[in-house]
Parts: sequence; structure tokens; C-alpha cells
Amino acid sequence: MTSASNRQFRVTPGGCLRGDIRVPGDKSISHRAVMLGAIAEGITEVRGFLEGDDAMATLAAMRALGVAIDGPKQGALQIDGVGLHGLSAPAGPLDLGNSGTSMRLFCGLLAGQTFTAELVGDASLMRRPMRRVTEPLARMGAVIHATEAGTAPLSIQPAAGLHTIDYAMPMASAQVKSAVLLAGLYARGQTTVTEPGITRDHTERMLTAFGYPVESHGGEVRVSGGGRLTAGPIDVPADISSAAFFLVGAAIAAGSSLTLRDVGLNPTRIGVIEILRRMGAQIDIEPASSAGGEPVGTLHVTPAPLHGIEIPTDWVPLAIDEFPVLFIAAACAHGVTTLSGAEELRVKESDRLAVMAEGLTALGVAVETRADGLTMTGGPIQGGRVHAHGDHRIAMAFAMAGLVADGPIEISGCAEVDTSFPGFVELAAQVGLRISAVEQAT
Ligand SMILES: O=C(O)C1=C[C@@H](OP(=O)(O)O)[C@@H](O)[C@H](O)C1
Ligand SMILES: C=C(OP(=O)(O)O)C(=O)O
Repeated sequence: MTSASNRQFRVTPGGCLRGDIRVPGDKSISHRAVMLGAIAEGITEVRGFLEGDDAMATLAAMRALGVAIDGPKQGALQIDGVGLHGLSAPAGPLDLGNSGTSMRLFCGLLAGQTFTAELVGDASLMRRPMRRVTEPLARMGAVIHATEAGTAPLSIQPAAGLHTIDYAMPMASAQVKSAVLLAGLYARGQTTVTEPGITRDHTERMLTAFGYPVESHGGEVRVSGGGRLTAGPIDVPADISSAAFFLVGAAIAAGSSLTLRDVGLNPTRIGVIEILRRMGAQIDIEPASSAGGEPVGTLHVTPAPLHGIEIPTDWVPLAIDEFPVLFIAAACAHGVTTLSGAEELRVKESDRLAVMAEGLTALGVAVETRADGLTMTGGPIQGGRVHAHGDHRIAMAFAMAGLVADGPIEISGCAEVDTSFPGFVELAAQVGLRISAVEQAT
């Protein structure tokens, strides 16, 4: 038996990234395809679904709520939608594993149901803050019990009927926005969410694709309850958050030349490209045809000298999941990189500011953290041992650092990579990363 946290990566230096690949499907869009397909009327055919643990947890929970779903078979799913009021009581707690998106969006979706549901997850998810969704939902009339600390297990009880809300979010979070909008589908009248910064808009785009009216301008999004979703086909683009590891790897490793196909290029997700380009990276974009209301394109990246920058704070939500690997780019850049306004990084699968700073320091990189960000100075990366603390994005970020380190990098706590990127080790090795994975017995 091996435990979830004893998978280790070993990356030896040298090598470069060359080839033409498609990374797996977008995680955010995969979750929403299952959730919205389930409450639509008719059969939703999904292609390119991410068969990673997080999206699979959403899928298993939907099955437990009585929705018939065929697949996934090589990324293809058929969801037999039950309509807005067709979900049924689950037989036991819904286990959402490592997935914050699943737990927060299900809170919104289940708040207006006529049955009780309990939501649980792994040790990381049970530590993550849920008050950010339970509080606005309670203001809509939802009855959700959490721990005193505002964490899961969550018990969502039947509500007497949801009312609308005009909610100004205190943080720029697409999960909170989506939870309130999903609850808004069950409320009488118009629900409005105002965001303090632009966040990913996949929920709004997919509702629109399913024929559900959504109004969105100037950071305000509105839905009215009582409509219906009509099933339709969804093509999930390749995940820009997974492509990000390869963008950085090919930007920093001499001799690289990498093409990434069908990458989702939704303007609310391309902060990583903007930031890397501002640092001097050479990334060419060839737009392709749109898939399911989401723009896609082919990216080509070659190495270029990078320089440190001050990252504009309004770009932070547009690259929120890419900072671990962007810190690797900053470590390879000439000069100082500064990040502020990124306190949200402290409440992801790990405290990503603290865990990245700990690992970078172990590899000889100068980093200073603050409550909402960090300052780092580029310089040589030494080989050494780092710990990913069970955070998939940390594990993959340090793997890319191995391309340019002066000795092997050993990364422990890598099992959760499958939550967002099944097949990462194989794909990275295929294009030239000298990586191996070992499972250590406990
Ligand atoms: O809505 C989504 O699919 C997500 C929103 C972001 O979280 P926050 O809403 O907490 O910023 C992001 O970090 C997460 O990986 C996926
Ligand atoms: C933060 C992430 O996901 P979630 O919040 O869904 O766990 C992520 O994938 O980086």
C-alpha cells in the first residue's frame, strides 16, 4: 500500500522540450460540463473531458445525485440531464477529494434542493475556507452547516426557497461567483454578483451555451431563476493551466521548441501568457476555431532571456493557478520579480506562497514572502530536495526547474498531480524532460 503523499519525482538537469503536444482538458470547464449537463434538459455530449481526479470527483458526485452519465471513454461523456429540479438525495456523503471547485460549486447547486447532502473531501480540502460560499448562500436562504472554523464537512439542508441577492464579492473568486450564480438559478428573481477583479467566466459562457440568459458587464453578472438549460455539445479545450508548465519549461531551457495544441485562450485565463511575454518570453499564438463558447489556439514557445517584472495586481486572478510555475520563470529571470495582491495563493491546495518559497530557498533562490505576495531575485538554481506538500501545481512547477538546475531535483509529495494532469510524467518525458516517478512504500 502506498499513501497519497509518498510519490516522488526525480528530475535530472539538461534536456529541453521539443515536440507538438496537446495537454489534457481544462479542469474548470470539465467540472462545469458535468454540473450544467446534469441540470440541463436532454443529452449533453462532452468531448475532451479531463479524466483527472478532481473532475472525476464531480462526476461521481453527480452520479450519486441520480444522474446517468456514460463514460468517460477517451474524454467522451454522455450526460442524461435531469433538469433543474431532477436531482435526487444521495445515499451517503459526497466525497470531493482534493477539489475546491467541486465543493464550492456544489454548495451553490445543492443550496436550493429539497434534500440534504453532506460534502467531504481529503485533508487539504477539509482545511480550505468555505465561509466565502456558505455566507452569501445563507443570505439567499440556504441552510448549510460547517465546522466552527467554516470548513467541511458541510451539511446542506433543504431550504424553504431561495431568494435573490445582490452580492459584492470580497475577493476575486470564480468559485464564489459560480456558487452564487448556480444558487441564483433556483431563486425567484434576479441575482447579481459583482467582482472586485475579473475572474474566469466559464460558468457564464456555458450557461449561455445551454441557452440560459446571463447578463454580464463591467464586473457585474446577473441571472434570473426559474429558466431552463437545454443540453448541447461541449468541446473542452486543453487546459492553459497545464500548458503553463510547458510554456515555462520551453521558455527557460536552451534548445527547446514546443507546440501546444487546442489550448483554451479565454481572456480571463491568459494571464500566464501576458506575464511571461512581459518577462521577455517568445510565445506565438495561432487562434483556432472556438469550441463550446471558449476561444482556443495553438501556442508555440521557444527560449528567450527573461527579466524580472512587477506583476500588475489586476492580472493576478487571470493567472491565479499559474504562479507556482511563474515563480520558476522568475527564478530563471535576470533581476527582481515582485508579486502583490495574491493572498488567495495562501488558501489553495497548499499555502502556495509559503511552499514555493520554502522549495526555492532550498534550491538557493533568494525569496522574501509577504502576506499577499513575494519578491524574488533570479539566479542560478541548485539541485536539491523539495516538498510539494501534496499540491499538484507545486510538484509540476519544481519538475520544470529541473531543466536548468545544476544538479538533480527530488520532489516528494507528488501523488496529487493526477488531480489536474494525469499522464504528466509520461508527456513531459516524451518531449524531453528527464523525469522519473517513484512510489515509496510506507
Ligand atoms: O472556478 C474555478 O474553476 C476555479 C477558480 C479559481 O479558484 P478561486 O475561485 O478560489 O480563485 C482557481 O484557483 C481554481 O483552480 C479553479
Ligand atoms: C486551486 C486549484 O483547484 P481547486 O480550488 O479546485 O482545488 C488548482 O487547480 O490550482
